[in-house]
Amino acid sequence: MTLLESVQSPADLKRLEHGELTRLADEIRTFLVDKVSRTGGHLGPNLGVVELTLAVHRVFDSPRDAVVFDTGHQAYVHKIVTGRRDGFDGLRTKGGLSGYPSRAESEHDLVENSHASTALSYADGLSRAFQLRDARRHVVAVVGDGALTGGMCWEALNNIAADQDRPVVIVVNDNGRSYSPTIGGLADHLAALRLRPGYEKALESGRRALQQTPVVGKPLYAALHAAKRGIKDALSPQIMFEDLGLKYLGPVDGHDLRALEAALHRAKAFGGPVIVHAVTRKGNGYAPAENHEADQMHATDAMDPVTGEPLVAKKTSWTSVFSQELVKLGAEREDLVAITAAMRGPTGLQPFADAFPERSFDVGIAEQHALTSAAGMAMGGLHPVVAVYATFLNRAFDQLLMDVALHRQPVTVVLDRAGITGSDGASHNGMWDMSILGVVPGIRVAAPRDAVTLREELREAVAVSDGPTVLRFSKGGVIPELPAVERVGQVDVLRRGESRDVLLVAVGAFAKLGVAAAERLADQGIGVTVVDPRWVTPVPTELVGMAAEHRLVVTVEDGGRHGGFGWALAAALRDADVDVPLRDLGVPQRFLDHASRDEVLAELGLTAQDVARRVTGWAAGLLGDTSVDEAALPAAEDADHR
Ligand SMILES: Cc1ncc(C[n+]2csc(CCOP(=O)(O)OP(=O)(O)O)c2C)c(N)n1
Ligand SMILES: CC(=O)[C@@H](O)[C@H](O)COP(=O)(O)O
Ligand SMILES: [Mg+2]
Repeated sequence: MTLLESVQSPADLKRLEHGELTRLADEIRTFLVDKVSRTGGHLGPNLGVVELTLAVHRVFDSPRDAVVFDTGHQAYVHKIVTGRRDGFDGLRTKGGLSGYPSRAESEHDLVENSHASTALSYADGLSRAFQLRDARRHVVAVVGDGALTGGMCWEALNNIAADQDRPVVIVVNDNGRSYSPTIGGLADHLAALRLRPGYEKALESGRRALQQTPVVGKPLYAALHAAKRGIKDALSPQIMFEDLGLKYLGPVDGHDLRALEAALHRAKAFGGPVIVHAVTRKGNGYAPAENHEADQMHATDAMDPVTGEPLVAKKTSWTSVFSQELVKLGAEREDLVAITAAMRGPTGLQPFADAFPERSFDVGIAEQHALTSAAGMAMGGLHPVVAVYATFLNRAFDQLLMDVALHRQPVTVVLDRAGITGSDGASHNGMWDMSILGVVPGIRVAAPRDAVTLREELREAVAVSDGPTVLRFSKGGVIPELPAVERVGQVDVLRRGESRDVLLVAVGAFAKLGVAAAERLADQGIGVTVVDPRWVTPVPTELVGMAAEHRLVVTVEDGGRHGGFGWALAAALRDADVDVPLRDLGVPQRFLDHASRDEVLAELGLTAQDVARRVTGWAAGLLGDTSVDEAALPAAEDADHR
């Protein structure tokens, strides 16, 4: 039996000697590369926290002590040592292990939300609860240097530091990177600390030497200890944390188990808020990750475990089309600037940064700041393009509403990963953006259906000078072109119905799905006109006229039904007294378990076949004159919704 097979719980870890722990760490790294190279996942971050996670679980007593991981993408080792090693063949797959902590999987897991910079707020809350309910329980929050650039962390630190009696241990996992090197003053501060390795060791050995010196030793130590503050001022800049009221321990080598355990034992014994600054390396122990320039394999697809090369060539993505067009626009418009929240690579802004470095800004994992800073840039005469994943816009809603829209500032927000993303689980699906954007006065939201309309609508968006514009598109391979047969006003007609039974309004990438469903329905004698609104907010007025010419309106969107496009169109029809039945298809108001995008869409009935079935049923019921044998509908197609 390997050591890895012998560890089913943290208790098993505590029985191991240090030599065994070093072997176990090696076995875990081999295991991670073997498994994640098959399934894909966050290989780099997890290779970087092997020793750190082992040390936390040896010093503290999860689940009695609460262990919280910020963002949660670095919790694979935590899962391995809490009895879930056997689940890694199904990592991030339907019914398999989640790629993030999961309360349903284990009592050791607390936070499932993969949005960064929340761990310290949970730690504040948990420690307040323990203070009232069971003061012997500790809270340990593992937070990355990237996550620390998020504002919530500082709101939490302000609260944690206010109470010196709450035993909150904050383990800063400092690998110097989010995807790319972490930016900002804090990052520089941490880097400065990293550059003073062994600060604690120096103090420790000095203390020991003085205390063993007869007669003068102890008083001299006492004097020096009192002067330590001055020494710290002079010798190391962690005074920032201590000025905040947080004891600081570190920097500690985050791959040295003994050093980590010693620091964590000191932190545990301290009994108040304390930072343990662990210096780690993303991808540690696996050369293809350590040497992966862009992001040290932050998030990888299935790959060759030896070379680290992807096994499947990437299709042309929505992101790459956006990226290329933005560079062209940047050459045409000197007022155009690009803002990322620590995701320059994944959101396609790197080429723009390469071409126009002085017009490219990385604000850290700080979407709220990104939006309001963009409002400031716009007030200063620029046209910012802020690129974020759709789900992360949730965090910056108030800034978009009250800092950008209220002041009618020309900011373009580009939402990548809009719609169902799937394998990253519930908090990553871009399913809320159209619902929340629908309430923003003066905003304009576009949902391109293919590469051609993405380029077109991006240009239309940055041409708007009197308010915010938004573009939203899916994860993955882009539809090269889905041509329109006609453009009515700003609405593209993709297919004219043989009769005017149904107007099918398909939003964004679902245009292809809409056309496929219409073809199926035509075979059943149901005439379906398919249109792409292009700009979904405000609802195009042309749609009201088109609806009035049909007997049934159906909308389909890769976004939440509640407050989504379908609901907005229904309201527009009501306001115009157009009394045509409307049925809306979209993502239900549920947190969706992880699975592939196609599996989730199939589960939700958002496939061409399912849409055709639903419309058939409605047509039969509402239109009365179409008796269709649903069983006669052709078999399910390959689930290609892109
Ligand atoms: C609010 C939010 N914005 C962006 C992301 C995307 N994201 C996931 S992990 C990550 C980098 C995290 O860096 P760090 O906290 O240093 O952890 P590391 O991966 O380096 O261990 C980012 C930007 C996110 N999860 N949440
Ligand atoms: C943890 C996190 O938020 C990101 O790493 C995310 O998992 C990346 O998603 P994509 O793989 O879609 O870029
Ligand atoms: Mg980091």
